[in-house]
Amino acid sequence: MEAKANGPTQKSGRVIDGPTNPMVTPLLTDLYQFTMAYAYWKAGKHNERAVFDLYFRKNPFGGEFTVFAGLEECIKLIANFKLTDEEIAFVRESLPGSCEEGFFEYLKEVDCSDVEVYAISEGTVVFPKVPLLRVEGPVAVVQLLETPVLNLVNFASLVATNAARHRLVAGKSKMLLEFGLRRAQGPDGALSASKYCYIGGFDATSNVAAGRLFGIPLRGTHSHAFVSSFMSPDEILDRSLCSSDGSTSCEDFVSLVQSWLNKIQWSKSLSGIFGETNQSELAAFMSYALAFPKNFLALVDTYDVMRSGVPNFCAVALALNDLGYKAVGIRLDSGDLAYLSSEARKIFLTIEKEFGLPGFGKTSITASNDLNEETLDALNKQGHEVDCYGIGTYLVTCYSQAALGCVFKLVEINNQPRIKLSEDLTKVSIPCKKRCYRLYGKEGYSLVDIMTGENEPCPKVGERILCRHPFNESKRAYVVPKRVEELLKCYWPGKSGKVREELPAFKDIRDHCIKQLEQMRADHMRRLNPTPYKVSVSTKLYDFIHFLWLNEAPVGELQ
Ligand SMILES: Nc1ncnc2c1ncn2[C@@H]1O[C@H](COP(=O)(O)OP(=O)(O)OP(=O)(O)O)[C@@H](O)[C@H]1O
Ligand SMILES: O=P(O)(O)OC[C@H]1O[C@H](OP(=O)(O)OP(=O)(O)O)[C@H](O)[C@@H]1O
Ligand SMILES: O=C(O)c1cccnc1
Ligand SMILES: [Mg+2]
Repeated sequence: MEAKANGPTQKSGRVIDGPTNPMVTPLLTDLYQFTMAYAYWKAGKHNERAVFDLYFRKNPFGGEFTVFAGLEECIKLIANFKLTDEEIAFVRESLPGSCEEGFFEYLKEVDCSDVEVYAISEGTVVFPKVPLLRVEGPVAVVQLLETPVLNLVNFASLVATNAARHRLVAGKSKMLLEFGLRRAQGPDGALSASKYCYIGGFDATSNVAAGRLFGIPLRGTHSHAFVSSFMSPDEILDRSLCSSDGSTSCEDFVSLVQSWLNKIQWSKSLSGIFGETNQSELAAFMSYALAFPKNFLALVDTYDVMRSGVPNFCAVALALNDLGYKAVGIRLDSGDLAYLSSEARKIFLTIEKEFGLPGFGKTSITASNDLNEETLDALNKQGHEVDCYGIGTYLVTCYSQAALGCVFKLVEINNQPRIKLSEDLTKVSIPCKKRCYRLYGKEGYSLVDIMTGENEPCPKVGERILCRHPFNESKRAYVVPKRVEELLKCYWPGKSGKVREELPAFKDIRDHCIKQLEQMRADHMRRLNPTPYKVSVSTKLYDFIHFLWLNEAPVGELQ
């Protein structure tokens, strides 16, 4: 998926390429956006100035935080938003024949040069109800953007949050590899998962295309097929291996490995742990070591981890050590990963001691096989010796929650605030074009997010401000912020003349995300019964919401 290189710049800054996925075009929207655009146009309303907020109502995965991702792709869409003649012809075919030609002439002129986008920085930890994006512009154009921006933010934020949650359970010191390509929801699901899992704190991916497109570090081991494809060491014809410094050459690496296997088989401290190991597995390991002497990592669970895989790995590692190479480690892909990793570690430590190989006890252990937050948590509770996790299916498919549920709601038109009412309080929208702030306390943690009307004064450091729950009158608190951060920044200025926020480099988004997660209060982040983070509105906005609510809600009549 090559990026289309064109695109306007708006005011300052670099040219913004087209979306990463070329399927992201103005047609990647719901039909009703075009029918509404026609109806707006027919009513002469299409250029009325509308403000929409993009937000979600509930944090995913039973947690109390979300990582915001997908902004860069939204801006790439907006910066390059223009329908081609072929696309307009298709829209014409798709709408009823009664639609007037003037509308299609109008579509030719449609772009986002008069659209303003304010957004929270990508990678920021965010909370329900606070707008992640505020999109303002001609109502028909902004309406067309609703579906694609929701599409670009929903999965990106969900999977980045999932990755962040896996990182939190695994701990900072573990290596996390994303292995999901084969199980992801199609090519875009896979590439997006690789991209946003990296932002959420994974270290690397097995997805080569994602490595190329985004510069994500690539990592991988080998599969059971490689191990079981070998029948015997006799298959290995070229058995020579140069030492790591090139000073000597071992003519028969296979014999060297066999002699080490004998030694460990009969060593005092390991005697009785294993007898004959599987020779076809050994052949596979030797072949892999001959191909990659500096990066030897073996999948040890094809036949029997403790009786074959681990001893075979150790024999090859010891032979490599004779030639000055350091084996990387093993991968476990089945069985009790807590038990097997601990047993494997004991063998590595025994070998370090018995054969005087400093550092061998620290040989890396990778675990994979249907891992998820729960299994990582269970492993932690049991005690284990895993250094690195390879995680696929549960991570990239977001198995425990299918969608984030971001919505895009009209909050103002022609300077008139709008509200969407619902029996369900969580579904009542917060009207008005708003400003959003994060208020920090004296310990450096963020205390609360607060939304205010556009023209209200900004909360000030050291000045007491009343933060109110948007819908619950009795929930309110005074805050004296030690630091105030404005959350929504101008990422696409339209015709406003404002300076556009530069899109940060991919690695900077990841660093920002990791820093944000580290700065959160632990009780908001814990897995079990996390404390909800407070999202509030100013008194003025609170009063206005409730005034508008009463104004719009019809009064019932009791009979
Ligand atoms: N110590 C452990 N505690 C909790 N869960 C574990 C532990 N070790 C492994 N698991 C998980 O248990 C599940 C075991 O999977 P499964 O029942 O398919 O067996 P398996 O080990 O894959 O066997 P095989 O592939 O040989 O049939 C996996 O999801 C794995 O992540
Ligand atoms: O388990 P996941 O989290 O999805 O991680 C990726 C899995 O993909 C590979 O094998 P695959 O599942 O294709 O085959 P296997 O389960 O039979 O080893 C790998 O060995 C992992 O088990
Ligand atoms: O490199 C690996 O070990 C790998 C890659 C993808 C899926 N499973 C394992
Ligand atoms: Mg599997």
